[in-house]
Amino acid sequence: MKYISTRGQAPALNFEEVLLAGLASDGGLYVPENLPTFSQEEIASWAGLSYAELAFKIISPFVNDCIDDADLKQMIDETYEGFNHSAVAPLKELGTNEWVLELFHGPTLAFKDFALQLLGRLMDHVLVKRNEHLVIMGATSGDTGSAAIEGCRHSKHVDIFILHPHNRVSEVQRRQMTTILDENVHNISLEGNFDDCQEMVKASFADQSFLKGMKLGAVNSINWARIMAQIVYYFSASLAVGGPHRPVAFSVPTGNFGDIFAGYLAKKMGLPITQLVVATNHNDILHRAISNNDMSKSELVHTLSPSMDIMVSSNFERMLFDIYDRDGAAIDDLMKRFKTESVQLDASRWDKMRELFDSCAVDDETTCQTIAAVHAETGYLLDPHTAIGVKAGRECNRDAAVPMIVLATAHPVKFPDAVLKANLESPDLPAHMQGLFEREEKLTVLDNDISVVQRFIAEHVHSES
Ligand SMILES: Cc1ncc(COP(=O)(O)O)c(C=O)c1O
Ligand SMILES: N[C@@H](CCOP(=O)(O)O)C(=O)O
Repeated sequence: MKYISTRGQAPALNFEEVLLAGLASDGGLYVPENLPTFSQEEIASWAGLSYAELAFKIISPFVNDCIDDADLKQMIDETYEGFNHSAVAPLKELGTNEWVLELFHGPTLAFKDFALQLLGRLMDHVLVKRNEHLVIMGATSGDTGSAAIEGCRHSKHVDIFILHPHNRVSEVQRRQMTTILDENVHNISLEGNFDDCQEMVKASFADQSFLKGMKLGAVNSINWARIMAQIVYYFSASLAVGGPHRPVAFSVPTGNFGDIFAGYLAKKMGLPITQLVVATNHNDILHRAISNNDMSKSELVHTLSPSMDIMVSSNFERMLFDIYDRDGAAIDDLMKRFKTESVQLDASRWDKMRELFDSCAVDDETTCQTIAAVHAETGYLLDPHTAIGVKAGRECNRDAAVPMIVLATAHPVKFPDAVLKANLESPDLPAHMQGLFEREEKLTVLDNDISVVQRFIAEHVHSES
C-alpha cells in the first residue's frame, strides 16, 4: 500500500515510513493511494468477531506489506485487551433507533485510546526494527495528550513533548498528562490556544533543524495510523445493530475532523452509511463550511467542550483532497490561502461536500440542557462532547427508520464543569485514576513562541538509541 500527500509534492511512502513521518514534507497529509473495499457479504461474515479480530481484518490491508500478520495480530490483541469493557466499544440505546457508541473504555477515558494504544505499539515495533529514536511532538486540546503519553511512555525509543493550551483543558485532562513523571514525557503548557499549539507542531515538521539530525514524529491525527485505527469502530457499531444489511447513520462530535473522516472512509470501504453528521460546538467553522460554504476563521472561544475548541481542523484537508478529485496543486493553493484569508469552495465542490455531510453547531447552554434532558429521560450521563453529538443527531433531518449512532467520545468524569452546570453530580474517578488530584505534576509553562518551544525540546530530549 502506497500513501500520497494531499499537496501532491512529497514522495509516496509505504506504511512504515508514513507512520514515522507524521506530516508530509510538502506540508500535506498522507492518505492511501487506493482504499481497500469490502463486499457486503464479506462485511456480513464478520458478525460475531471480537473487536480485535475485526480490527485485524480492517487494518491489515493498510499495513501488510510492512508488518507481519502475526506481529500485527499480537499488537492489536494487546491494545484492546487493555480496555475495561469486554465489548471494547459497546453500544447503549438512548431512545428509539438512537444509540451511543461508548468509546471511553480505554485507559484515558476518551476515543483517542483506540488509535493511540495501537500507534504506540506500532511505532515501538518499527523503531526497534530500525534501531531508531523518534522525538514526538503533539498538540492537544485535552484528550490526545494523555492518550499519546499513555501509549508511548514505556517506549525507550521515543521522547514525547505534548503542547496543551494553558488553562484551557479540564483539570482532569491536565492531570492525566502532567502526573506522568517518566523521564521521556514532557508537558508544555503554552500561553496560547489549541490552534497555536497545532500550528507550532506543523511548523516544526516543516523545519526540523532544531533537532540537529534527530527525527520528528506525530501522534496527532495528521498521522495516518490514527485515522486507520479509528475506522474500525464504525464497522463494529454497524455490525452490532444489524449492518451491513441495515444501513446506519452516525453523529460525530468534531474538532480536528479526524473521527468523522474515519467514518467517511468506512463508507467508501463499503459500509452502508446513510448520513454522517458533523457536530461542532460554538467554534463552528466546519458547520459554516458545510452549511454555508464559509471557511472563515473566527476567534477561538473556550467552551464547556474544550477538546473541540479548534478552528483549523487538520483533517478537513484530507476531505478537500477527495472533493477536489485528488488535485494536490489545488489543495496546496487552497490551504495556503486559508492561512491568511477566508476561502470558499467552488460551487460544484461544495455541493459534493453537502451531499456527504450534514452539520450542526451546539452552544454551551444547549449542551448542558441536552445533558440534563437525556439524564432525566434515560438516567444516562453524557459528557459535553457526546451531548453535542446527541443534539446534532436529533436536529439534522434524520430518517427515523435508520439507527442514529452517536459517537460517545469521552467519559463525563473528565468534564465535571459541564456536568455540574447541567445540575447533575459528577461521577467518581475510576479505580485506576483514584488519587489523581493528589499526585505530583510535572509541566513547563512556555510563551507562545516557536523558538522558545523548540529550544526547550532540543534541551530536553534525553536519549538516542
Ligand atoms: C472528547 C472529544 N470529542 C471529540 C473530539 C473531536 O474529534 P476530532 O478531532 O477527531 O474531530 C475530540 C478531539 O479530537 C475529543 O477529545
Ligand atoms: N481534540 C483533540 C485535538 C487534537 O486532535 P487529534 O485527533 O488531531 O490528535 C485533543 O483532545 O487533543
